[in-house]
Amino acid sequence: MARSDECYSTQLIDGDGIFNATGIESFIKEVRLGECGLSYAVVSIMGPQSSGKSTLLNHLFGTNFREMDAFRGRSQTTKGIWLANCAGIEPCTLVMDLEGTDGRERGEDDTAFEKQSALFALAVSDIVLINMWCHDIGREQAANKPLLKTVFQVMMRLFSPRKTTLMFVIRDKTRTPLENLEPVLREDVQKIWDSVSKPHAHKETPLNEFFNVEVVALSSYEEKEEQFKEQVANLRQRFFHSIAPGGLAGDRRGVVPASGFSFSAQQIWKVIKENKDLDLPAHKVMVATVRCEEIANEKYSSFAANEDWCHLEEAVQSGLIPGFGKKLSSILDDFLSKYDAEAAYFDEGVRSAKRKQLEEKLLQLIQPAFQSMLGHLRSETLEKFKEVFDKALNGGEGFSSASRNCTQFCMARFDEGCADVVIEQAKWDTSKVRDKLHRDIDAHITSVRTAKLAEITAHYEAKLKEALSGPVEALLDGASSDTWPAIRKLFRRETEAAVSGLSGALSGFDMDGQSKDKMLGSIENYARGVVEAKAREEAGRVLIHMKDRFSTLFSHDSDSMPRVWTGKEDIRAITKTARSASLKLLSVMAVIRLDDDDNDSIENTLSVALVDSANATLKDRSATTFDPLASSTWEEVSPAKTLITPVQCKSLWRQFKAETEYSVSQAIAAQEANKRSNNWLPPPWAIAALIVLGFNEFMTLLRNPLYLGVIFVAFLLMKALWVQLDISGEFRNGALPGLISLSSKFLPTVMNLLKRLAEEGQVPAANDPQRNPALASKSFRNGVSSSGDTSSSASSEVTSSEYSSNSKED
Ligand SMILES: Nc1nc2c(ncn2[C@@H]2O[C@H](COP(=O)(O)OP(=O)(O)OP(=O)(O)O)[C@@H](O)[C@H]2O)c(=O)[nH]1
Repeated sequence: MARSDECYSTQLIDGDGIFNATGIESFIKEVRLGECGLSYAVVSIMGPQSSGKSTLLNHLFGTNFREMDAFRGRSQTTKGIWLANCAGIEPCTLVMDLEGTDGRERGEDDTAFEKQSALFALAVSDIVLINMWCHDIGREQAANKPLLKTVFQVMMRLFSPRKTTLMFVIRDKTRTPLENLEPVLREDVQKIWDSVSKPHAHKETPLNEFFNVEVVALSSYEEKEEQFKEQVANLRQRFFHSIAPGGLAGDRRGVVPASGFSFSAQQIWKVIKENKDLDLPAHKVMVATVRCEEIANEKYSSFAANEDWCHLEEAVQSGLIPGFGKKLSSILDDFLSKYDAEAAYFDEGVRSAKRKQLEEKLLQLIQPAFQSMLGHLRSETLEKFKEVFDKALNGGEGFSSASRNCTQFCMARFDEGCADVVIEQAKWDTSKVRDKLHRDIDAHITSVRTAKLAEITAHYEAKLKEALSGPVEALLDGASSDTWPAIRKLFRRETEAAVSGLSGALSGFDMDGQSKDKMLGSIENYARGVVEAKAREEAGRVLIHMKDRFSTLFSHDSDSMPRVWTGKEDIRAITKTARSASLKLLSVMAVIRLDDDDNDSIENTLSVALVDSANATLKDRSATTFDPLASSTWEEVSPAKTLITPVQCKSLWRQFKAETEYSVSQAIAAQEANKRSNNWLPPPWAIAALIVLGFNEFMTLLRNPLYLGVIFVAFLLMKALWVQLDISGEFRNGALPGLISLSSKFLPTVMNLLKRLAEEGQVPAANDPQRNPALASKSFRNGVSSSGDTSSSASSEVTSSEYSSNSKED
């Protein structure tokens, strides 16, 4: 590429028709043509070889095209097509110097370089200078005739030709004024136009529809150089603002933006070389498509590598970025604006389509970052919701109001965050993420609500259990006619308190009536369950309770003092009282009587069946064959409320009686022994007879000092024995009565033991408390003669557990 001062030139197409793409690229960069948009003009010159074309251009536009050396003769100088920029003319004007047209070297067919370059010049240029000798005007054999013919012919190969300015530059003008020359020239041109065969559509089309014809005449450069230069300077003025309305340039219909010039020229030359017709509008669209795409791709790549964007893309991984949407929108805007600026002069349809594509691609690139931001925003808002919701609940706000307020607050916060994240150009829908957040919040509310309700329910259940369990146990333990009314009262009071408490606690939950009633109903059922479970538990130990009660009443007097069997007590009556109290306990524990209408005659039935029938004579008993306890259900009580079935009552009673019988017999034995010990002195007549009959022996003893000594020693021994027994507290009525009492108490016991041991020896039932008094005495917890023992308890528990399982089966 040649350069002189501000002027650059390059060979656009060489003599062999090869397009110099590299050369033109660097030429365009040098002259900064890309920045010109549509503000540039292309001027080309055609004409016979060595007709001073290069000389004219160099003078007219300040270019540096090679000129023929005047001393070398008239031979071809310019090969192919050369391109240069014009220094000092506004707008930027590109000048093309074409190879001469009448050279002997070229042929005449369509592929002839002459025709191809003429067509190229017409397609690319706004102004075409036709250089011609003055003496050729009006001449039949003028050198410019074939050239003009060529121009008009190739013109037809443009589908919709642009209106180009054809400026005829008459060289070496003679003295004939231009006013005279011009009509002749125009006539010549018209004749040539008429003679050219045209397509049907343009048969009648006048010449001026395709061309602005201008004519200028210049003096000879060689002979009148000064005049030539002056005229050229004048002519130069006409090229200023050539593209303005009314300027020298044509209609510029096919003009492409300056940044597309290189590509456009290359494509046009390619089409011409392939000997195809040129559709300039389509070409314009094609150039726009390619160039806009190039610009868009370039913008996309530079956006992807943009430092600000890369920084945002990286930062978005770690969390929310304040002002994300604005920052990204501004970067996007910047790149799209750059695209707009560069593609501004290309076909609008193509430009917009490519802009849209670029925008879509850019948005596609940034969408993951946007989605990440939304994800961060969603999870951050959810966390915030959990925090404020927790705070509100802990602060005592009602559940429903807290959930409503916190949801509103957090959704508003999310919307605000969305506005900060949203990218202006994208208009992406955030409603799905919003809905997801709403769903997450709702799910959290539901789970917290479930947990809270469970917590409240558990709290009231625990309270109920504590309030009912112990008192019910105590009430059942002291079973009496008032037990179940008292339990009912307790149950009602505690249930009502729990229901009212729970109802108050639920008021903050905005529950529908049905759910609330269900929960209140379930707490009521729970309370009932606690009472029933406790009753079942106590009923499982009814035998122990019965024995406890029997023992308490049997072994203690009305002042709760341990009873001493002196012999005055009515053991039968005491036993009867203690048994009927135990029977009462059994009847109380037999069924659950939690409802007001739970009235039954179980106590009566039990009394009749178990006590009265036992007291009845054998005859009475045989008279009635019906046993009211021979049933597994109580007639007037539903099985669900049954704790001990009639048949179980019977069996329990039998066991109870058997296990308490020994205590009674022990009491009777103790009473008998006591009675005997209180009557140790012989009758008074025996004492009188003893004194009268034994008076002499008594006196003999008193008079004999040896006997007296023996008696004294015996007295001392007796006295010592007395003191010893007095210390042990066993007897306080003197040594003799003590000894007698001792013997009267121990002897029967020792005799009994010996007798029973003898029986045991015959029947091997060492572990049977019924047969083994020693064990039996142990088996009776809190019994009169011995204290409770684990084996007896175990026995009772076994019985109880057997019974319990029976109860459950019921
Ligand atoms: N008679 C005459 N000769 C001129 C004029 N201008 C230039 N010349 C001479 O014509 C010769 C050819 O000049 P160029 O400017 O090289 O002509 P060209 O048309 O560019 O030649 P090619 O590029 O080979 O077609 C030179 O010797 C010039 O001195 C002119 O106005 N009148």
